[in-house]
Amino acid sequence: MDKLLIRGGRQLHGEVRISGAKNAALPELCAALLTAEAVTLQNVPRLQDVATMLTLVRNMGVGVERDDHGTVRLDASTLTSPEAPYELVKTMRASVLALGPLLARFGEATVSLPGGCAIGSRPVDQHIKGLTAMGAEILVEHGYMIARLPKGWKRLRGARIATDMVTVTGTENLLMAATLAEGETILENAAQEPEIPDLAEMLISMGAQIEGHGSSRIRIQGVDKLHGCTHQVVADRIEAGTFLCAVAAAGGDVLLRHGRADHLDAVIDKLREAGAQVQAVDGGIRVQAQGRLKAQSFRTTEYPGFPTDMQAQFMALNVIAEGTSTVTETIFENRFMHVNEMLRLGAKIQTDGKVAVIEGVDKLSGATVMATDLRASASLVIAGLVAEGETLVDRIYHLDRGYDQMEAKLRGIGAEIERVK
Ligand SMILES: CC(=O)N[C@H]1[C@@H](OP(=O)(O)OP(=O)(O)OC[C@H]2O[C@@H](n3ccc(=O)[nH]c3=O)[C@H](O)[C@@H]2O)O[C@H](CO)[C@@H](O)[C@@H]1O
Ligand SMILES: C=C(OP(=O)(O)O)C(=O)O
Repeated sequence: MDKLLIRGGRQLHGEVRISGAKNAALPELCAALLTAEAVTLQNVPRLQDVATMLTLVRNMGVGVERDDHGTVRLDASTLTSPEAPYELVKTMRASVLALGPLLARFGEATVSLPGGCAIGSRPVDQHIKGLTAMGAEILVEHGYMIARLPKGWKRLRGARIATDMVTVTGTENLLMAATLAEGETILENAAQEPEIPDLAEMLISMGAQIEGHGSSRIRIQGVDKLHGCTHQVVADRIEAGTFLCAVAAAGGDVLLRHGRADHLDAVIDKLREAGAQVQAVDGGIRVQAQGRLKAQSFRTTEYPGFPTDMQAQFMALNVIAEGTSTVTETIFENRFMHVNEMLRLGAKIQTDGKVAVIEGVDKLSGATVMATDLRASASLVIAGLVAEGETLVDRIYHLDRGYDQMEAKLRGIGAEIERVK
């Protein structure tokens, strides 16, 4: 199993190219299922999750062509089997995003329930509730959601849907399903994460009629048919945020090319308060930091609040910052698994339910640590960059799910980091 070996203590200088967003690319690959015409996605990141999604759609009979420059061409005219089996869904929860498009276009879909995962139980009841409101009959049996239209129906029917909580993939599934439904759908309490307007723009370029994306109320007029398109995946704000924290923690001066500062307001505000200089510049984000920063308290919330997907990485910064900080995780019930690993590096952290109290220490000492989920892995890499001596991060298959060549990018800006077996 691959591991990352890091020798800490090097500042970071230079330029990093931010890849396309995992959390935009995955729903957008599923959006290609909505049409029989070819869809071309550009700026698709090289990630294990993308590979899994391509395997999933290939298994359904979709034609997939991928080049080495981030372009993926999908042809779902040949789709024969609208199914997402457990073996693939269990490794990637985003497979549930196939449900809405399949049901909307074919009137049937069988998708494995994703089940719990390391960061929380993550049910999909709101996806089911929304599609049911659009007329779908969904049976949950033997671990599968078996969805179909009522007898005699040709399409889903538009509905007004208010989800019980803000859900990102729930909004995306319902948005995609609504594009081909009969009549109008209104999604209330919709998620506003930048990946949603990016998906909506793609759907609009396929002929969908959508308004209000990027706000909490999305209005969709269903159309009979969608056509092919070419769409560029938006830059990954979480990858950019991770590099911002890495530079803030290790010190240095780095340009994040293609990074979108306007998608990272909550994180950038905290970094500035901590003492880092962060500027939106032409073509990206520039971050500069020197010396020990000041710890910052924050709580995770839905966009535009502080993202849960940045909680662990910012905590790595707080661990070696000056002062005591409080981090409150409000989205997922089990997203502090990096804490025990950070303790092995010398951090001082106490957790009580959804709150972690971090007393900044002036140094960390390298150790072997184990990655437990995607962003926990990234936080351990950041901690390793500042720890004295060697840190070995085990189980980095989690990292490979969602970061495009992280170690090569870090090496490019001066980190001593290598992948070992
Ligand atoms: C592929 C993708 O885009 N993943 C992101 C997406 O995950 P994902 O879309 O799975 O996360 P949600 O926004 O749906 O989850 C928010 C909260 O709602 C709960 N919930 C959600 C749906 C549902 O039917 N029932 C329910 O109870 C979840 O358990 C969680 O507590 O948004 C999360 C929150 O920003 C991010 O951490 C993930 O990186
Ligand atoms: C939790 C995450 O992803 P996923 O929803 O794909 O598990 C993440 O990107 O941090």
